[in-house]
Formats: sequence, structure tokens, C-alpha cells
Amino acid sequence: MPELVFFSGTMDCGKSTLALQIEHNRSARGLVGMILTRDDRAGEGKLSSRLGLVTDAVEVRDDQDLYVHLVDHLSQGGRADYVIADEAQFLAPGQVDQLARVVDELGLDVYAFGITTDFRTKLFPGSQRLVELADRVEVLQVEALCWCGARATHNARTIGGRMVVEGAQVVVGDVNQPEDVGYEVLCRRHHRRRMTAAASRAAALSPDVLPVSSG
Ligand SMILES: Nc1ncnc2c1ncn2[C@@H]1O[C@H](COP(=O)(O)OP(=O)(O)O)[C@@H](O)[C@H]1O
Ligand SMILES: Cc1cn([C@H]2C[C@H](O)[C@@H](COP(=O)(O)O)O2)c(=O)[nH]c1=O
Repeated sequence: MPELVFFSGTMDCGKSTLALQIEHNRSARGLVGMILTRDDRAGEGKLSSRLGLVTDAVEVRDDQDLYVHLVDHLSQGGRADYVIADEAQFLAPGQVDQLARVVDELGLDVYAFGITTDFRTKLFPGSQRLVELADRVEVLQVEALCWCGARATHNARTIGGRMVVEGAQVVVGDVNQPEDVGYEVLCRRHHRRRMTAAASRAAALSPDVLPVSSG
């Protein structure tokens, strides 16, 4: 049975790498994928991984009907044996419904990849709809780690190196960007305490935590 699968995790946990591996393994067996993405850091119409791999993709527009896109493609003689949708958190909920229709009515597997929650720990609308509709939600096995060594479960946004909890939901960016808008993955405990790696280092160096001299 064809499936809608949502591969989810924090930023930097290997989602795009897995998307590219699925694409590689299937195309090596002669299958043809329709690769969709939105706002990849590598630029328009790209699906890229931090391991350096990149492939061309269809850049999804705000108002694009993904079911109609697939039907048009197939009816014009194009081929699509499966669909990969990266950065799926940026899809509109209606576009996730259209992907479910691609599975049910066109009989194609759809593999969607994305982060579940934003820097405020709130669900992205597209991810919420994927959790609601997916046949399976898979959490990636290669866990990203918080600076403390615990499994990273949340995404923090930093501006000029300081963690923020207010702002626009969507700001394209990367981890390890302390000068600008950046992101850092944290465990829930340290996300709640707004304790990034830099903040923990600063706290360790603070005179407040040095031993008090008895002399
Ligand atoms: N230099 C490196 N050597 C080995 N693995 C790396 C290196 N750089 C990044 N990675 C791996 O790539 C992962 C990020 O992959 P990517 O597909 O870009 O993540 P995502 O799409 O989830 O944000 C990291 O968690 C790490 O496992
Ligand atoms: C947490 C969070 C992330 N984003 C953006 C930042 C990146 O451009 C993508 C995630 O990409 P990745 O391949 O999973 O690393 O999402 C955002 O816009 N808002 C957020 O709250």
C-alpha cells in the first residue's frame, strides 16, 4: 500500500541526507521521483544536505496545488513513481492534504521531511497536518545532541548569539551562525531555561559561580 510518511526531527539531525539517500536508492533501481522543497538554505529549487550533497527540486509556491501538479506532470507524459517533500514544515496544511490525495488517488508513496516545532516549541502548521494525516511518523535515528550531551528535542533561535523566543515563525537559517540569525538544537530542559552552549559557557565563567574566598 502506498504511504504518506513524515520523517521528523530537530534541525541538523539528517533529514535532508535521508531524503537524498531514499532518492539515490530508488533512482539506482530505475525509479523516478518528484522532488519538492521550499526555502532550502542552498537556494531556490534545491534540496541540500550538510554532508555536501545537493539535488535539483521543484520549489513549491504558496498557492501551488501539489495534487494538480502531479496530475499535470503525469498527464503530459512525465513520470513519477514516488514523491519526496523536504522542508515540509513550510508547506501549507492544504498542501499536505493534497499530498495525502496523491497517495490515495495516484497510488504514489510520499516521503515528507521536516522539523515538527519552531523556535518557540510551537507546531508548524504543515507539520501539524502531517502528524494528523501521515500513515507513519518516523523520528530519525541519528539523534542530534544538546551541548549537555542529552538528546536534542527542540530548536532554539539565536540573534547575535542570544536565544530569542519571539519573532516570525519562518526565518530561513542554519545552525552555528552566532553573528546573525542562527539556530541551535537543545534538550527541553535547556530550551526552557534558554540556556544555549554560549550561555552555559558564560555562566561557567561568571564571578557569581566562582568559589567564595574564606580569607
Ligand atoms: N563533517 C561532517 N561529518 C560527518 N557528518 C556530518 C558532517 N557535517 C554534518 N554531518 C551530519 O549531517 C547531519 C545533518 O544533515 P542534514 O541532512 O543537513 O540535516 P537536516 O536536514 O536534518 O537539517 C548532522 O547531524 C551530522 O550527522
Ligand atoms: C526552528 C526554526 C527553523 N526555521 C528554518 C531554519 C531552516 O531554514 C529550516 C530548517 O532546516 P533544516 O534542514 O531542518 O535544518 O527551518 C524557521 O524558519 N523557523 C524556526 O522556528
